Amino acid sequence: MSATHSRNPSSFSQSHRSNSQHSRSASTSTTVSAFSASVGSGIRPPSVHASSTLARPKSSLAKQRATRGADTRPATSLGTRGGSQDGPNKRMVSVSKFPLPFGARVPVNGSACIQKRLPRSFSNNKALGLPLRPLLPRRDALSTSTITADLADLSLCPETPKSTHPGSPSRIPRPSPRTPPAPEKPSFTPLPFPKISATSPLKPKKEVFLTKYSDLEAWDPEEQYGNMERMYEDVCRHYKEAMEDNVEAKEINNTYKSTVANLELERKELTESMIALRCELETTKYRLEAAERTNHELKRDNEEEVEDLKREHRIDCESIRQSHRSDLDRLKADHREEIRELKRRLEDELEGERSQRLQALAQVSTQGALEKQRHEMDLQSKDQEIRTIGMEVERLKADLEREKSLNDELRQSLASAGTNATAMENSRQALQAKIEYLESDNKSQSEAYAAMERRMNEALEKATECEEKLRKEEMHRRKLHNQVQELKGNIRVFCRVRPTIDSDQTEETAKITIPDSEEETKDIEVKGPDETNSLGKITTKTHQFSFDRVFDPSSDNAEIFEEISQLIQSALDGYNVCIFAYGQTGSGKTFTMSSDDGMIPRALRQIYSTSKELESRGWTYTMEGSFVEVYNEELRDLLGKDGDNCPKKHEIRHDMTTCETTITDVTTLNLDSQDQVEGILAQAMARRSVAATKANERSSRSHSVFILKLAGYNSITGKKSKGTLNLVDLAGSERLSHSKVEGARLKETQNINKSLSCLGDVIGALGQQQATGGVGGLNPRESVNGTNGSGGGAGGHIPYRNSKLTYLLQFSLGGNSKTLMFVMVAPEKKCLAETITSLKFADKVSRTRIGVARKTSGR
Ligand SMILES: Nc1ncnc2c1ncn2[C@@H]1O[C@H](COP(=O)(O)OP(=O)(O)OP(=O)(O)O)[C@@H](O)[C@H]1O
Repeated sequence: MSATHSRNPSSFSQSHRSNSQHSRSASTSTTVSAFSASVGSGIRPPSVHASSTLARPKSSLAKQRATRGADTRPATSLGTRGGSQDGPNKRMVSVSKFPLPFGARVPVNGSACIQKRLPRSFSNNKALGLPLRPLLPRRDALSTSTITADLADLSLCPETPKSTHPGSPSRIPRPSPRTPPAPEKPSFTPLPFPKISATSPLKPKKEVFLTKYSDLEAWDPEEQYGNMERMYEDVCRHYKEAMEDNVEAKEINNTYKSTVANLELERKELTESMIALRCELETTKYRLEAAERTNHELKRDNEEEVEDLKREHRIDCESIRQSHRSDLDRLKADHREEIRELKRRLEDELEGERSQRLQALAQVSTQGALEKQRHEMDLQSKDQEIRTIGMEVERLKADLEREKSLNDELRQSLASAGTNATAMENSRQALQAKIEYLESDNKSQSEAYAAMERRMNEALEKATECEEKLRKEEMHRRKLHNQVQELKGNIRVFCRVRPTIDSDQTEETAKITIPDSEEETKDIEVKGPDETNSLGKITTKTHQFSFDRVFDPSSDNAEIFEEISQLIQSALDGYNVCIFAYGQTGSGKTFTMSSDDGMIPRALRQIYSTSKELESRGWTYTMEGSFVEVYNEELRDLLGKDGDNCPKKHEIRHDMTTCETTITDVTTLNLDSQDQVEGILAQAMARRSVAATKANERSSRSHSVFILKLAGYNSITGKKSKGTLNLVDLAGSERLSHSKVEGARLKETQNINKSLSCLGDVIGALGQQQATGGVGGLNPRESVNGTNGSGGGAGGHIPYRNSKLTYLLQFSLGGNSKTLMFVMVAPEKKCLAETITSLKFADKVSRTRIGVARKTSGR
């Protein structure tokens, strides 16, 4: 067992566990005691399998035992019950009481059981490892069944007690150690059954009844006897066989005994080993409990540790999650910021790229237009040349005619000259005679020479006097010119109505009337849009305006320039002159100011020619030109180098002493040749910020200012002059509701409108100053002093600083300068509202009187 235990600990522990669950000790003792009870103490209990095989058979006999109770149990191997009065001996007695000749404990109707038990004993032997041998042949079983059937038919002893014979034929009584040896095999010889004489004839069977009146048949004694005889024979045969069985059973019994002795020894060993195992079991249980306790403690410790670790892990997780979340948020914010930055940068780049492209496009188209215009002009000049040549030819023809007549006259003169020559010869001869006479009189000759010299000096003095007089006349002319300009007003307003440019003539035009006049036209009448009054009547308001000059659509730039050429002269004379074109977008400002035959090139040409003329009077001029634009309240250099990727920041600086304005880092060109003009204009136009708006395909989105500084020096008189000519092409004024622009265009439009409104404010403030008798006339230097150039001071506040444009033109607007404003009018009906607004603005300017212009310092 111990070996088994050590070999198979798992089975042991399993058995141990199962035992512990089901009161192991009780079960074990039950098994052992049951076994002891059945086979006797000291016998090794069979294995599980064997015990199942040896389990109490559920035979009929077992059933009988069960019904009879414990007192009917047969004697055990230990013979504890062997001596009972109910033991097998008693049952033998009971059997022996049977009238049959054998004394076996075979019940009458249990013979079949006897026979059936034997194979079961045989099976038991097999289970116990005993030699197997069939105890009964097959035929015995057949005969037994016959006997049983026969016995069942016995009616002699129908009341034979079946249950009073408890002994099992198969249950061979086990001899107790103290039991005396079995008696010798009894010898049995059955007595012959008394036979009825064979000679007695069998009477024919007659029906005999018990009584005379009974229906019951009476027994036939002969038949009964025959039956008894057969039965007797059978019993004898069976007895013999039983005796043989008995001998065999004894042998088996002996074998059992030795087996039982062995089993007893084994049981003892097992008991000892069981005790040892119990001890071991107890120790193991104790250890197991200790181990369980330790395990429990360890488990608790582990659980606590796990809890701690979990808590720490949770905290760690939470902190990591927190940090990750904050990292994520930060990264998201960074990412968003980067995206915003990238977006902004891309938009800037896009905007820059677009403006560059637009500029390039504008440049190309401008160059194309310029080329075209140049060619047209060339063509015109060629035509002009042809015309001139024709005229020249005509003139030459006339000259020829004249020369011919002159020739005739000369011939006649020659004839007369011949006559004269003769006369002259005569007179020469006379003079010769006179010389001879004079030579004779030297003194009188010297006197004649001195008289001649005197006359010559007198003539030279007279010539100097005349030059001086002429210079005085020039000065006087300038003064008179200036006076004329002053009389015309220091702010003058010209109105120009452009022709309709709609080639299809489908565009409806507004009702603009310019009265025909022999004199210069000064009035304009505009019919406003139809208005419905409160009574539902449609009325049309007529707006009348008067300006210094109104040019109808047929007027060309040359005609207009004639009017302003005197102002250009004023710039040469040392005045600050500002000419600007105002009007809604598409009304013709650029056409008037900056086109090839516009005011700027014409002004430059005039300045060149006049300066040339003045050279003879001792004047030399230096001309410096710069071209800037004010775009979105920032200055841009239009003559800067094309490669400037990063446009420079330009600042406006005013010299309050000399009333000079300079722009930092701006390109200034020395204009010493008339040929430069076109190039300068083309470059400026190409760089100018333009865009297509609803009102104009190439709308100027900035104010362009051409600044020409003229410095003159008279080498004869030593006089100096410094004048500035500002030619301003303002960006188009437009209402946001009309232009329908958005984004960058919207910002441009807002800035344009703001700066135009500032210009109006400055002019208004200058007029106000004059009207209130302020410092009128007024040098902006005076009006800005004391307020750090922000306007105001003693002369009142002039808001020059409110926009870059007015700040730039500070010394060219106001009393110290001569200002001319062109108000441009588009004739289309759709522009009517804006036209009226522009005209009202111009009217306001026109009514403004701004003192007397003064030359800038340096003259
Ligand atoms: N007197 C004119 N005769 C013929 N065409 C003209 C005249 N005035 C303007 N135009 C034409 O009208 C169009 C718009 O003129 P322009 O560009 O000069 O307008 P603008 O007032 O400068 O516009 P913006 O303020 O938008 O720049 C041009 O095609 C120009 O050639």
